[in-house]
Amino acid sequence: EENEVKQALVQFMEKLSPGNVTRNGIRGWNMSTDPCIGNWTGVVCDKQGSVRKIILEKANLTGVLDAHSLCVTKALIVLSLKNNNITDLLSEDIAICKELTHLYLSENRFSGDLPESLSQLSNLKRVDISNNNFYGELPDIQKISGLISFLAQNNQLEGQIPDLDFSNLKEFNVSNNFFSGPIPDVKGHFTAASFLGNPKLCGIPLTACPPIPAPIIPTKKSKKPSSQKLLIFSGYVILGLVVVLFVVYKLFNRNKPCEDQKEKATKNAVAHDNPSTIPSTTASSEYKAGAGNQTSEYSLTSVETGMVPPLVVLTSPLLRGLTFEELLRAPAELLGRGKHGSLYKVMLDGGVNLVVKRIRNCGISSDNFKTRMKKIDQVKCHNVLPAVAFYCSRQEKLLVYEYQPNGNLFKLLHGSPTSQIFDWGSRLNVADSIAEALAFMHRELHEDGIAHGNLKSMNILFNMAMEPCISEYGVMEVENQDQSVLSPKNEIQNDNANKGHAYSTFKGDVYAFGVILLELLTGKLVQKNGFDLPSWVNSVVKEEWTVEVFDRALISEGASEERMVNLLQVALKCIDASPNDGPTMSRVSLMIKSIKEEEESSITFDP
Ligand SMILES: Nc1ncnc2c1ncn2[C@@H]1O[C@H](COP(=O)(O)OP(=O)(O)OP(=O)(O)O)[C@@H](O)[C@H]1O
Repeated sequence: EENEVKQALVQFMEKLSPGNVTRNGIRGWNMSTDPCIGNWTGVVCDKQGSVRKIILEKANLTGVLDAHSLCVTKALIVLSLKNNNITDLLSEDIAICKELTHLYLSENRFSGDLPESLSQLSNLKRVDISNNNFYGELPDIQKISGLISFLAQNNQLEGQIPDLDFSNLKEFNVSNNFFSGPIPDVKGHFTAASFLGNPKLCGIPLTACPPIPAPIIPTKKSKKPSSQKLLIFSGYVILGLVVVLFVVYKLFNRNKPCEDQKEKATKNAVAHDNPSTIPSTTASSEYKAGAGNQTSEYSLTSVETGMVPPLVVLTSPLLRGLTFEELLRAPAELLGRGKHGSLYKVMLDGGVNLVVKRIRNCGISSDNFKTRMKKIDQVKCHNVLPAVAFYCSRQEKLLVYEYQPNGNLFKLLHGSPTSQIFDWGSRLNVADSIAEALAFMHRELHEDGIAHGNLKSMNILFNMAMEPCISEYGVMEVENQDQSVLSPKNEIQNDNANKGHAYSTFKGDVYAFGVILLELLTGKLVQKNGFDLPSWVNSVVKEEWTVEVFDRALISEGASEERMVNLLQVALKCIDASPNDGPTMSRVSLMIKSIKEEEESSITFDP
């Protein structure tokens, strides 16, 4: 290969595996050997000595994909970087790799929008971007006529599914994303499995779409508008236009600092704002070159985020000096993908384990998020897990917690039958600690209107000492919480209730706590195959078969029926359908304390 290609490839690898090339067992990839003669790991050349394939799967690559350098190899047809830890956006430069037929990027940590330029790769046959964090809408992939496989499951993509030539496609999967609207005609080639896990998607092979409301047709009676009415109407239109122009003018002026950037600046500012681009990636160096000024990355971030450093480290001394770059480059493992984003376990050097919650909700303003996180941080409570750091930009919000090794309440209750015994005394202690902590947080954050917003047994974690801790306090439903502060009558739908009931933010937490009490008492799942725990408990109690609701393990342990019934009464008050009459968390906490006291004195006095 030519020297220019060799140099570009060496640079590509340096970005992909910064400082780690040899440690990853990758041979070659240096200027002293040729990619096609020197046996570079993962490089396949043709007889003419041009690089045709680069296959670096499971190679522990943690850097970024420098498409600009990669695509200097004009003849590249296959790029496979499956199963690594590559972060960052996929740059528009990927379109320079014109010959590319196979693009495999699955099982990495790519994020951000897919580049629009992907649709210019007209030779593409197979694309696999599954199991990443790509979001935004798909580019115009219907332009790629020879596409036979498109796999994008387990991302956070949205918008409508493009009308591809499904009869040509051999593989297609977009499950577990946020796509919406009707599915185009797949001509019977694909089953529901290709589309599941997109709550707003409808049509064959999923369930039918709701009927489109009929257009409102004016009745025959309607008369022609009089010229007077027309005059009034046009007056309103002109007034409306003036208001719109004024608002646009104001917005334009307010955004002026961003407008100063040239050409791709807006686009790159977004890229910069994204955490994965804060290290010196192609995008950032390009930006500097393109802008033709001396703006440092830090100052650009400051423009974007209002003088707040990229990673705001809040509490833990373990994290002193941790940079955003280190956090992104550390090896990570996906722990879960919830409704609100993905959660990763990140292993830092020195054995510190963190979890990073990548929240997918661009609707929350950055300022609001920052203020909220700082306010929550000021309230210290032993049984509430504090965030140790956060990152916040227009595009992305990350929250960092210390990793808790002892699982969560959900697992303890519903894990395998052989899992630890969870006796009545321990359940009562968990109920007491959580109620007390929640009551405290509600009191402290009442004026700010910050409730938990997403309380569930999976968010009750056990720390090293097996004490229960509430995780993710105040992170979710932020917009709704704010609305409820502005208008106390505004009620939100509680995540746990999932029944169309509306609850104010704090009442929502009380309800959710009631459901946790029911889980502790019954050992049953909140919802499974149409089973709804609160309704079931209510109906059994109404029939006066109360004892039937309790977990068999508690009955056979000989737990006091009287105190279980008392705790059940508390739970029923919490899940009462009339939210205005429901108790506050402080009241709930007091009730549980008195049950606990009775329990303790019975242990002391019972023979
Ligand atoms: N700090 C932590 N340490 C260890 N495990 C954690 C920590 N935080 C969360 N987990 C666990 O990771 C898993 C995934 O958590 P995550 O919050 O993404 O799920 P979720 O609550 O269902 O998501 P969502 O709230 O977005 O619907 C859960 O089992 C949770 O208990």
